[in-house]
Amino acid sequence: MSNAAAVPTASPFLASCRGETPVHTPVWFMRQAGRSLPEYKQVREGTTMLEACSTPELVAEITMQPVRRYGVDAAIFFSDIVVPLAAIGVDVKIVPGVGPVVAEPFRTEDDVKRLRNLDPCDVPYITEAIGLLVKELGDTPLIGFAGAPFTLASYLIEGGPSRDHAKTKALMKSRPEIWHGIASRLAAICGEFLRVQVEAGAQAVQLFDSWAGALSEADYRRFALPHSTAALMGVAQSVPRIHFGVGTGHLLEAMTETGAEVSGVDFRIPLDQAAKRLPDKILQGNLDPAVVLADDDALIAETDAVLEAAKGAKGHIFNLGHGVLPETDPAKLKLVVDHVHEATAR
Ligand SMILES: O=C(O)CCc1c2[nH]c(c1CC(=O)O)Cc1[nH]c(c(CC(=O)O)c1CCC(=O)O)Cc1[nH]c(c(CC(=O)O)c1CCC(=O)O)Cc1[nH]c(c(CCC(=O)O)c1CC(=O)O)C2
Repeated sequence: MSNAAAVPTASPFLASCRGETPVHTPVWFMRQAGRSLPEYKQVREGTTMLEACSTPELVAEITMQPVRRYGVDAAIFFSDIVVPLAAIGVDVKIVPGVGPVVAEPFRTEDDVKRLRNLDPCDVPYITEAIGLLVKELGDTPLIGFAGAPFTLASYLIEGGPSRDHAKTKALMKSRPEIWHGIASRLAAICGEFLRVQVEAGAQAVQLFDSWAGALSEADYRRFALPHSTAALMGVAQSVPRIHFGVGTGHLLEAMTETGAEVSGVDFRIPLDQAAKRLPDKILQGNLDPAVVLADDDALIAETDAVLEAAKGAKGHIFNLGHGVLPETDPAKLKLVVDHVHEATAR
C-alpha cells in the first residue's frame, strides 16, 4: 500500500477500507448504475452495452447518475467484466436479458494463444473516462473493477452464462495445462485492466469472482486462487482491494489468501458469522438485493439487521449481497443510504 494510508482521509469509504473509523458507515451498491435508473435508459438509447463502455462521456455520465441521486460514499466505474476481452479482439457480445456471449468458445491448446496481453492503448477510453470522472467526483472515490480469471474463463469456455459450468470444470480436470494457460493469461489481462484504472485515478478496486461459488474449496484453491492472486498483485501496493464472489460462504477464508484487504460477503451468510471467521478483515455487504423490493418497514428492519450483524467486524462497508436488481425502485436505495448514514453517524 502506498504511504497515502498514513494520511487520514475525508472519505468514509477509504477510511473503512484502511481499517480507520469513518464518520459514518460508508454505503455503495454493486450495479448502482444501470438498468434500475430511468436516466440510464435515456442516455443508453441506441447504443450497445460495449459501445457505451467505450464512450468516455457516456461512461462518466452513467457512473455519476447514482452518485448524484443517492449520495453514496463511492462510485463504481461503469464498465463490464468482458470489456478487456473485447479490447484484445475476443468476439464477445453482451446480449440483453442473457449476458456475455462468446462466438467461438475457448477449449483447445490453440485457443490459449488467442488471449494476448492487454495494452493500455487497447483501452484509451478507460483512461479518458476516469479522467473525466475524477474531476467530477471530487472527494467521492471511484472504484475500478475487473472480473476474476475463473469467472471470465467460464464465459470463454462455456460460450455464455452457465448454471453448472460443466464444460469449464471438465476442461479443468481433463486438461489442467489448458486451463492454467487460459486462466494465467486472463490474470495478466485482469491485472493490467485494474492497473490502467488505478493509474487513471481509481482509488480502490473490486475483483468480481461471480461464479467461484460453483467450485469446491479444493478446486478453488487449485484452479482459481493462484490466478485471482496474480490478478490483484498488480495493484497491491497502491489501492485497497475488495474481493467478492457469489455463493462463496464456503470460500471466505480461501478468498482472503488473494491478499485483498476487504472481503465482499454475499447475502447468504450473516456478517456476524463472517466476522468470526475473518476477524482481521474489513467486510462489505450484504443486504439481499431482493429485499430492496420489500415495503419500507421491512427494508429498514433488514438494513438494521445487517448493521447489527456487522458490529463485530473489524470494519464494515454497507452494500448489497449482489448487484442491484434491474426492477429496483431508486427511491428505496435512497432510503437505505440515508438510513445507514443516520443510523451510524459518529
Ligand atoms: O442491458 C444493459 O443496459 C446493460 C446491463 C449491464 C451489463 N453490465 C452492466 C450493466 C448495467 C446494469 O447492470 O444495469 C455494468 C456492470 N457489470 C458489472 C458491474 C460491476 C458491478 O456489478 O457493480 C457493472 C457496473 C455497475 C455500475 O456501474 O453501477 C459486473 C458484471 N458484469 C457481469 C458480471 C457477472 C455476472 O453477473 O454474470 C458482473 C459481476 C457483478 C455481478 O456478479 O453482478 C456480466 C454481465 N454483464 C451484463 C450482464 C446483464 C445481461 C442482461 O441481463 O441484460 C451480465 C450478466 C448478469 O448480470 O447476469 C451487462
